[in-house]
Amino acid sequence: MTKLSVNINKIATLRNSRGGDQPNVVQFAKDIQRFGAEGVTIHPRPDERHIRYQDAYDLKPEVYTEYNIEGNPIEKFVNMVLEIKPTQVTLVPDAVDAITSNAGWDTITHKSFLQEVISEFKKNGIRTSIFVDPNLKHIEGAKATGTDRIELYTEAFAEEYAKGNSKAIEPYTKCAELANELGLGVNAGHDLSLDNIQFFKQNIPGLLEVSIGHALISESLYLGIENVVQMYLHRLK
Ligand SMILES: CC(=O)[C@@H](O)[C@H](O)COP(=O)(O)O
Ligand SMILES: NCC(=O)COP(=O)(O)O
Repeated sequence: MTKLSVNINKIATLRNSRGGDQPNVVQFAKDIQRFGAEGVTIHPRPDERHIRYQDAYDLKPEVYTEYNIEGNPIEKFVNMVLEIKPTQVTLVPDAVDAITSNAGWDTITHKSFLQEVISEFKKNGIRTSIFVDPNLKHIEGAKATGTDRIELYTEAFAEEYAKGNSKAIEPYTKCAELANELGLGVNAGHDLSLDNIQFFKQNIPGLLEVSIGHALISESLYLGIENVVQMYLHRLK
C-alpha cells in the first residue's frame, strides 16, 4: 500500500500572489483529506515564499492523516519541527536560493550531521526520512545515519520517462531493493504525476509513500477548468 501525501506548497504560492488568504491553505488541507489524501506535505523554505512557518503551526490541528514537513534542517526549521511534532520530517539539503529541491543528501560526507539531527527528531517521536538520489552508496550511507526512511528524489526518472526512456527506473528499483534489505522505509517524490506514477509504483518494491505537489495541482487546474468555465457561463446567462 502506497500512501499519497499531497504537497500543498503551490496553494500557498497562489495565496501569496495576492497577499490575502485565498485559497486558504488550512481549508485546502482539510478538503484534500476529505477527498482521500492520506497525508499532507509542506516544505517551508527560509524565505517563506510559499508555505510560511506560521502555516506549519496552523495546519497542525487540522491534519489528521500523516503530516510531513520537509526542509533543510537549519536551526529555525529544526526548532519549528520539534515544537509541532509532525508524523514525519523529511530532510532535504536544498540551498537557500534553490527554485526547488535539486539534489539529495551526500549521506557519507554529512553522516555525523545527519546522525545528530535525526537522533534529536527520533527522541521526540518524529519519524525521519532523508531525501536521496538513486545512488546505492547513499542508501547504505542513509542506513548509517539512523533514519527511518529515505525519500527517493524522482526528478531524473520523471524527466527521462517523459522522453520515453523507461529504463530510467532501474537505479530507483535497485535502491529500493537495497533499502528494503537494510530495513529502511521507502518514500519518493519530485515531479511524480498522473503520467508516471503507475509505472513508478509498479517498479518500486515496498513503496510506502509518495508526496506530490506541482503536477497534482497543475493537473487539478486542467481537469477542473471546464467545469468552472461552465459554472461562470451559467451564472452569466
Ligand atoms: C523535496 C522535493 O522534492 C519537493 O518536495 C519540494 O519540496 C517541492 O518544493 P517546492 O514546492 O518549493 O518546489
Ligand atoms: N517530496 C516531494 C514533494 O513533496 C512534491 O514534489 P513535487 O510534486 O512538487 O515535485
